[in-house]
Amino acid sequence: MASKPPEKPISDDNKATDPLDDKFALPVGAAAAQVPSTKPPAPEKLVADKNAKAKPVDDDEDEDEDDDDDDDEELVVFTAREAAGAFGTIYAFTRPFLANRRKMLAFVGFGVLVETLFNVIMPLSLKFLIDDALGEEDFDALIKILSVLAVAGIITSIVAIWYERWDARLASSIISSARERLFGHVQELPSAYFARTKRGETLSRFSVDMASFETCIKSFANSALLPFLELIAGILLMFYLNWQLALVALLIFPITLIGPRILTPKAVQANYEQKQSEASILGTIQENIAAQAVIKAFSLQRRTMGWFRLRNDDTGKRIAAATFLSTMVERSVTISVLMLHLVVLAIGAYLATKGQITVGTFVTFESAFWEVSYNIAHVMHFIPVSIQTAAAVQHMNEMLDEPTRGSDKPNAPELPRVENNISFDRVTFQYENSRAPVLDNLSLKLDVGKKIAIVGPSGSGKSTLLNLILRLYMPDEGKVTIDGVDIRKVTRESLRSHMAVVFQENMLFNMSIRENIRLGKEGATDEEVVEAAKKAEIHRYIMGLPDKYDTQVGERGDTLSGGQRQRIAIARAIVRNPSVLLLDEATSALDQTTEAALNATLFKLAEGRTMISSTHRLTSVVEMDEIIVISGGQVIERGSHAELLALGGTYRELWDNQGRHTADEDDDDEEDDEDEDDEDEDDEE
Ligand SMILES: Nc1ncnc2c1ncn2[C@@H]1O[C@H](COP(=O)(O)OP(=O)(O)OP(=O)(O)O)[C@@H](O)[C@H]1O
Repeated sequence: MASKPPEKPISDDNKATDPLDDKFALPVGAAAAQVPSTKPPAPEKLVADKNAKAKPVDDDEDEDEDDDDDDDEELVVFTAREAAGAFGTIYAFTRPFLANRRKMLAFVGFGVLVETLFNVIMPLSLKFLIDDALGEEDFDALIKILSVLAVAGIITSIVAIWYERWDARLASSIISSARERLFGHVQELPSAYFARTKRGETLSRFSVDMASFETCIKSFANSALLPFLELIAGILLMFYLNWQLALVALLIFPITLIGPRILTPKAVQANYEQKQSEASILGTIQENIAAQAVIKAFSLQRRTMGWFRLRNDDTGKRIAAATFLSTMVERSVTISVLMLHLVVLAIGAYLATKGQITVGTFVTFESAFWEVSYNIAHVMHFIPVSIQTAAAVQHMNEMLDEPTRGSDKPNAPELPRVENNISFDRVTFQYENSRAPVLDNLSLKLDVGKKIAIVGPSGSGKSTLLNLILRLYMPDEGKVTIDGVDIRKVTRESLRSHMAVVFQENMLFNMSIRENIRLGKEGATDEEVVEAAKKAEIHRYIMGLPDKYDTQVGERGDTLSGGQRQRIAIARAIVRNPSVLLLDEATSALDQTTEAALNATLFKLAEGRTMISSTHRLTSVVEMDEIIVISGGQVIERGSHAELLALGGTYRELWDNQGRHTADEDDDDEEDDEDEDDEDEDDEE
């Protein structure tokens, strides 16, 4: 029939598609049932999940308790899923996407059944052709048989074209939904996940793993379901023709499963290791691309090439092992089927020569046996695909099992506009995997309407304070309150709606300047966007661009200078009209002139709001209403610039140190200027 499974290995076949049906898990599942026992990271992973939970991340304590219960459930489900094997893993992953696609599933299922039926009628017609028409020289019978075949062939071809179309739609919609599920989950992951996970690790789920899943889903109908149904139908036909011969053939058939049984666990393990290795290499590439400036500046190309080669070679070896073992699973089947066929041919021919079966029965039995062998080989061909996909699905599930941020408490109220203060009440906080708390029983009250700077030595926890105000992380002990309300108890959305943050590195998206600013407030009008840009003092620059506000900023805003990027980020923050403006080293990466200009802008914008700025550039905090100095997890000094200088403590020390650096830099600058002047003069001479 037109859509007979292709001869080449299915792993290379991107044609065709279909639903997953657990009825057909047997051959695939039998081979892949070893997945759980050989999957190395399962126990550690579960422990890791537990540890992640043990730490409250963007969630509150009550919810954490509930989550711990959920963890136990997860553990049971995970183990059961493992026991169900690789096919079970794929099916469980896919099942949610099948729920509202029953019509498509039914159409594809019907089409496959019709095709299976035709593929039984075909060999069966041989028996009647040989025994009734050709043997008896009955021309009428011959016409009848050929007519039935022609009509059945035409109908089946039409049905096949029709269901292939549904199959393609079904597969593509399942793949889209799966990708959306992954992406949706990533949106809900807490900051802690992104801090500890390499970007390449996350990306590989969308590239390598999703590609495996896609191949499996797209080839399922033609390469697994259809051959499996034809296999069953072929066996029934063999029994219909001669049950004794069928029984003999069937009894020796299990030898075809010996190879897969031995080799599949090894193939599963090798494929899992390949996936891990590919994810790690993606991480290396990702890091390398991001660090190109440093690599060039330090001439690290040779060394980075060396690191890459090491990983690439390792990945190459794992791919070779996984590919060889996977193909050996199929090869062992084809070899044993060939042996088996010789045996059946010999017995059949013997019975026919002895007159115990007709020639028509012998030929049809042979044909049915070929059909069965052919379809067994095809079902077995699908095993490497399912093995690879099961490993990919496990890899995707690892990310999907990562706990999300947790939802707000039921009926959590909205946080009203911030009126009085933001307080840290005996807050202790430690990052996952870090040795000591960053904040240790810290108490601090920040009055609204003020411009407040948070300073301190590097790593003292300045950014961490801002993260806690934003509820990106939750305190291990104590609480952060706004106007006396614990921020865990209000909705996250309302908390953040009163705040806007400008980071040191502000991600601009590859879209127009207008859209980048509008990200600060959904539905902001063009006028609001322009107003914000004016306040951020970037409007005139934008109007000088050929496409003005519609100018595309390029990937990560690469077409703009650092200062321009920051001003757009400030406009994005301002369009929210926040009552609290948080600055996390917002101007520290800029040169002193740009920094001074931006600080002047920010000071103007801070009027009527609360501005909390974490910075290590002390020149930018001199004008602040209050400066908080933190060190060793505690607030050690607070006051105005003048007060803290007079105090002669840590702030004074930091100020003096920075003053010396600045003076040195200024001297250098002056020397450079002089050198340049000399060069200019030389040039002139
Ligand atoms: N996501 C994280 N996971 C683990 N440790 C972290 C994480 N973020 C920060 N840390 C650690 O917590 C400590 C405080 O970090 P934080 O960024 O708050 O300091 P900071 O005062 O803002 O530093 P800097 O002035 O250098 O920016 C540092 O030791 C840092 O290494």
